[in-house]
Amino acid sequence: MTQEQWGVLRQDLLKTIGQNNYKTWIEPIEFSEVSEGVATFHVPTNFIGNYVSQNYGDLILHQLTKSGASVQRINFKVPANLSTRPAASPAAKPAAPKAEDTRDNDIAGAPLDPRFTFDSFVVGKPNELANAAARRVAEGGPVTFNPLFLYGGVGLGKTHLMHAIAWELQARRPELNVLYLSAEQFMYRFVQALRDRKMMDFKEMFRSVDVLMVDDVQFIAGKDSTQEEFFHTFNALVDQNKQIIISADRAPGEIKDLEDRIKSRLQCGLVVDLHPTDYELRLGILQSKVDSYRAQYPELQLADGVLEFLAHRISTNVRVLEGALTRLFAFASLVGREITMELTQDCLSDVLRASERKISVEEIQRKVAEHYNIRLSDMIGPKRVRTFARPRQVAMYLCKQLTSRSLPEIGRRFGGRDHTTVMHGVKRIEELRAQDGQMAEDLELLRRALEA
Ligand SMILES: Nc1ncnc2c1ncn2[C@@H]1O[C@H](COP(=O)(O)OP(=O)(O)OP(=O)(O)O)[C@@H](O)[C@H]1O
Repeated sequence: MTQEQWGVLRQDLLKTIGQNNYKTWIEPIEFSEVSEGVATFHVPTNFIGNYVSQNYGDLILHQLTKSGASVQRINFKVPANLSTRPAASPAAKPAAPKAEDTRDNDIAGAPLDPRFTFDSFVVGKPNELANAAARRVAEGGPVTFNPLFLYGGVGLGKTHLMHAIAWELQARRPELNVLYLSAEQFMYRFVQALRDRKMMDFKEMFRSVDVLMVDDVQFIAGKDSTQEEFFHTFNALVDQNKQIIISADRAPGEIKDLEDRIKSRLQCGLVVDLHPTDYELRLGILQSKVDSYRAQYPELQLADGVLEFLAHRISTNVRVLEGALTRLFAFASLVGREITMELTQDCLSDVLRASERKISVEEIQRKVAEHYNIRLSDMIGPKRVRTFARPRQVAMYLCKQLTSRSLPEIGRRFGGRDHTTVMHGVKRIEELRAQDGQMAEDLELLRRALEA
């Protein structure tokens, strides 16, 4: 096959998979050669190679054979001289910082997802602080807080933000040695170094980075020697004033089986939490996804109210939300129908059922009353003293967050109060949550207890 034939084939792919996918996945790959029935393509990162292979491999192979090429298999390879070439990923122009392609001769990090950039990260109240902190670090200026510790529940965008920082740093400060990897990979590298008796190399390698990013650090809890090594690496980098960015699924103090000295080290910098998404953020994410789908599915019609419905009903995590939308678009495109409320309910019945809110207003009232040590009757009753009013507002806030009840309905369940009283209560708690660490902690504890 020649480069010209590949050019024609790419155009066919563009028509089949849509401009968005094409730009993200096909544009960055280059045809190299066909040898003994194997077509080899060069890719900027292993991540892109794996993704294309899994998602478009069959399609490419099919097109190749259709165009007469004698190919039985396709292969994606990161060329050895990659570091001198910029990667062609959509928003992130530069090559992935220390991606897997450098495994043999340098520090191996994890591949970065080209979709995870600041541009594609939708900001709302629950994640605005985390986003601002991430952006500050991504500027690559003097280190002001070390480490930056990002934490939050499953699928709330920790990895997305970490990758966004790495991409941005690489674009702004290409001379920096940025290393992103998961805590699991850190452990794997450490064990390998021990086994191969290359601890000196390992130490040297990790101490030579300018920015170290470790995702899902809770993974090393309970793994004593990995923790020990992590601690030394951490200290060495902090001493050299090198930026460290860590993510975890909970706050440093709450990670069980993590040594106290590590916990306190992790708390030294800026600890920010990604709160569970609220309705507005979910809607924003859905809208931005739909915008990015437009090019891929130009013919698709989306009825009013569908996104609002999804944002309201699927509150588990962003990954589930995204998955639901992807499925909905693919399904509608397949059957060639408008995305109506009916089609949505048909297509996503399992997801909707699974995320059906099971928490009741009564449960919330009971839990909150218990937490603040007041009687249920006082929570619902008319007394307006602070001792009862604050827990009442907390309970109203949680009802708004965790149930699908409307404000008037919530008001009715709280001794027939007006919906404006509920609205005021919810707003007050939102303000307190942002200003008062104790309140934020109480809310998180209650939410977890209720969702458990
Ligand atoms: N605010 C956001 N804007 C756009 N996309 C988001 C946002 N938050 C999360 N996502 C998307 O949701 C998915 C899950 O996010 P991510 O993998 O970063 O979550 P995580 O917090 O690292 O989860 P886990 O705890 O499972 O590691 C990703 O596809 C990500 O792009």
